[in-house]
Parts: sequence; structure tokens; C-alpha cells
Amino acid sequence: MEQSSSVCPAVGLELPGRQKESKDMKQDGETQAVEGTSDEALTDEQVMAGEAQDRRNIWEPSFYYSLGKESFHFAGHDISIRESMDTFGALIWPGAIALCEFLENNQQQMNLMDKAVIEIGAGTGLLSIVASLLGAWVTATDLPDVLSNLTFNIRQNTRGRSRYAPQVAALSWGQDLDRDFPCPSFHYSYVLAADVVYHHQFLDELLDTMRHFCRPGSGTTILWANKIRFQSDLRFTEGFRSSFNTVLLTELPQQGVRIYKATAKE
Ligand SMILES: C[S@@+](CC[C@H](N)C(=O)[O-])C[C@H]1O[C@@H](n2cnc3c(N)ncnc32)[C@H](O)[C@@H]1O
Repeated sequence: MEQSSSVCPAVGLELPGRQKESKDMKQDGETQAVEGTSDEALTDEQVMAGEAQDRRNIWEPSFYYSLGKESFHFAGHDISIRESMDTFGALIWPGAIALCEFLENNQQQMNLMDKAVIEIGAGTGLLSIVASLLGAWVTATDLPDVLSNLTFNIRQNTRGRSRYAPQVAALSWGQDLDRDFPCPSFHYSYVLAADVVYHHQFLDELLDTMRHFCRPGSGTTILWANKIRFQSDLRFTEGFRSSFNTVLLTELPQQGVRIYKATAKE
């Protein structure tokens, strides 16, 4: 594989803005060190300095929960996630942790290496970070107002560590999908979704978004982890099961989390 290629090996298509990270990326005939080649996470100061410009005009958490950080260890790396009480998308939810554990423990069954992966409702980015550290070519998406914190967490935890630099993009469920993520140019092997089903108004749009990325003939697999809380969660699950071929991969009774795998009905 070409070190500087932006062609996703899983789909054979040029994906905008995607760059493979390499410790020895060659440019203009010379071997140049690229930013963040250390296995250490960047310090807050490094990340914040690099993003000062980006963050000048966009939302960032105003109130930090507890010490403001949660720590994890997945895929051989310490991961530090910045949280906030400002929005649902700035907290880590149990579905994300459960799916990270599942992916780490089932790498043969769900091999993400060199696969194109999109996460919808990525929130703090923990799941996208773990998918990236497991070798996937990740696009993390969410509503525009949480992208700043999502980008911060992803950069801090993947720079210099991941095979491919993850991308962050706005994606509001059901909106402008044919314009912003047209098929087949935007084809993903996996769609990841964690705790995207709870008490909100966009459950139909969420299912439409899953259908958009997981079409007959696409070979796409959805991995959806959710804590089941409300009756509406069960109604969504019924719609999900009738839209796709589904398998309940695991159920974690203590956390109340179920993890489903789904493929398109041909
Ligand atoms: C409960 S949080 C889960 C966050 C993360 N996946 C996790 O498990 O930690 C739900 C996420 O869905 C996002 N979300 C809610 N409504 C959305 C919509 N209409 N379009 C896109 N994302 C949405 C929120 O911003 C939030 O990040």
C-alpha cells in the first residue's frame, strides 16, 4: 500500500481529506517525520495550541464534568476523553464502552483493519478512537455543535498512533445524505452506532440514515450498541429488525446494553 495514498483500500475510492499516517511518510523524495510520531498522547497544551484557531468561533464545553476527563485502556493504548455536561454528545454513554470492549475482544470476527468505518452520533469520539486504533479508516460524525469536542478527543488520542488519520464530519440524521454522503462514493464496510436510541424526535431519521449506508448489495455491516431504557427504544428495535437482517451479538445484563449486528435484506 502506498504510504501517502488517500485511497481507501477497502473501497478503492478516493475519500476527500483522508491521509494515511506513517512514521516515515515520504514527501518530495525525502523522508520526513510527520507530526505526532510518538506513541504518547499529546498534552492538552499541544492540542489546544494547535486548535486555538479552529475553536475561536465554535462551540466548546463551558462546564466540565467532574475532573473533566475519563480514562480508558483499549487496543493497547491509554485513552483520555474530555467530557462536559453541556450536551448528551459530550458524555460517554454505556453503549460506546460496551462496543469498544466488544470490538477489542472480537477482532477476528470483526476485523476493522484497513476497513472504511463511519460512526453516527459519535459524541465524545471514544468508539471512533478505538476503531481507529484497531486499524480502521474512520469517519466520526455528529451534529455540528459537538464536533469541536469530538475533534479534540480524536486528535488527542489518535495522532501518531493510528494507521489512518480519522476524519470528523457533520451528519444530522436523515438530512442531505444524498448530497453529503452519496452512494456509492461514500461506501463503508461498517457503520458504528452507540446509544443513539433514546428519547428523541429523530428515530425515523436515524433508521433512514442506517438504511442509507447499509443498502442491498453494499456488503455493509451495522454494529449498534444501546442501553435499552424506554418503550420507544423497543419500538425502534422492532423497526431495525424489520429493516435489516439482524443478529443479537451480545447482551450485557448488568449494563442493560444489547449489541446488534445488521446487514441489508437483499
Ligand atoms: C446519547 S449520545 C451517545 C454518544 C456516543 N455515541 C456514546 O455512546 O457515548 C447520542 C448522540 O447522538 C447525537 N445525535 C442526537 N440527535 C442527532 C441527530 N438528529 N443527528 C445526528 N446526531 C444526533 C448526539 O449529538 C449525541 O452525540
